Amino acid sequence: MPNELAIIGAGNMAEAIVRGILRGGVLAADQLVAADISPERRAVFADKVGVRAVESNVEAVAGARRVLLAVKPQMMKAALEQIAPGLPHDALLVSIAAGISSGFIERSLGRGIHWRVIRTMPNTPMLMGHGMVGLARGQYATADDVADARRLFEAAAEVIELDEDKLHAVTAISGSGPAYFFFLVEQMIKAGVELGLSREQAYRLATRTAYGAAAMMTPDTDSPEELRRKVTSPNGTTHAAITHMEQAGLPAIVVEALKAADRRSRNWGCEAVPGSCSGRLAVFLDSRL
Ligand SMILES: NC(=O)C1=CN([C@@H]2O[C@H](COP(=O)(O)OP(=O)(O)OC[C@H]3O[C@@H](n4cnc5c(N)ncnc54)[C@H](OP(=O)(O)O)[C@@H]3O)[C@@H](O)[C@H]2O)C=CC1
Ligand SMILES: O=C(O)[C@@H]1CCC=N1
Repeated sequence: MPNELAIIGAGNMAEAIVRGILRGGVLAADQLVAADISPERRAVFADKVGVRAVESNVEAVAGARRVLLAVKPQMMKAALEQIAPGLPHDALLVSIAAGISSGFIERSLGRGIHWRVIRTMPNTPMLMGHGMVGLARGQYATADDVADARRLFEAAAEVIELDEDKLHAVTAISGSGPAYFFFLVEQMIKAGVELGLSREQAYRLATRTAYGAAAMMTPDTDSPEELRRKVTSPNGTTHAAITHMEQAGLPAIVVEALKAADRRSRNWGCEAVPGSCSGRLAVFLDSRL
């Protein structure tokens, strides 16, 4: 079978994407190969996902039509150096790494080739078929490449295309976003226990409420503001809780937290890959390494 997709870094996010690809019938398992330095992750792909898993990145990209770059940002430079010599000149590169620019990937692969790169920011709800993906094209990627990359994600996610600079904001909102909701549910469980419920009761009440509330937020239903209004009786219990959150500064805290994630995405690439960006930020970060 042709090597339709080589995965470099068979971690959690790659697994979510590949499961979507297989579930949606976008590609068959024998058209994929995954490379990872971790024997445990190779075993997960081989035994649980059903995809051939190899240790060598070079072996994985041989003859590949597309390559999914799914290692952590700080491993990206090494991974690109490993695959560059044997990568087919017409392979489409699809990256999911936070903060790593398409330009850096193009330059690292080098060889005088105009590498076609699609940079994306997915999220873990792809595992459940409810992901959200931001996608941006590098300077040499074509509209066909965008459509091709979209297909890889659309079986398990909604995909929006944006300019590459907007991917930092996408990372702050939807890439990291699931963790914010999990964090809130963790605090609700703690509160339930403090209010006298058993942990099991609090867990069930908080997690099922989160699930139900999420299911109510579809494009066809009321806005989040309106949904909230319908729960909030004048001077009632919800009003008491939301008023406390507002007076304690939660709205500004959430906005500032997401701005911190955006900033981190912007400097993550520079820090993970010294020399990969220019300007004052790069000098500052390089001086700390
Ligand atoms: N997790 C998330 O919610 C999201 C993650 N992302 C991005 O996805 C990427 C992967 O994240 P995630 O799946 O969470 O990370 P994981 O650590 O789960 O997966 C990365 C995998 O790559 C392996 N690896 C490290 N170096 C190499 C190498 N040179 N060649 C091949 N494999 C290698 C790692 O092995 P070992 O552990 O032994 O180092 C690990 O198994 C990151 O760039 C992240 O920014 C994007 C959106 C959401
Ligand atoms: O925390 C991170 O850096 C990655 C990117 C988005 C979600 N996880």
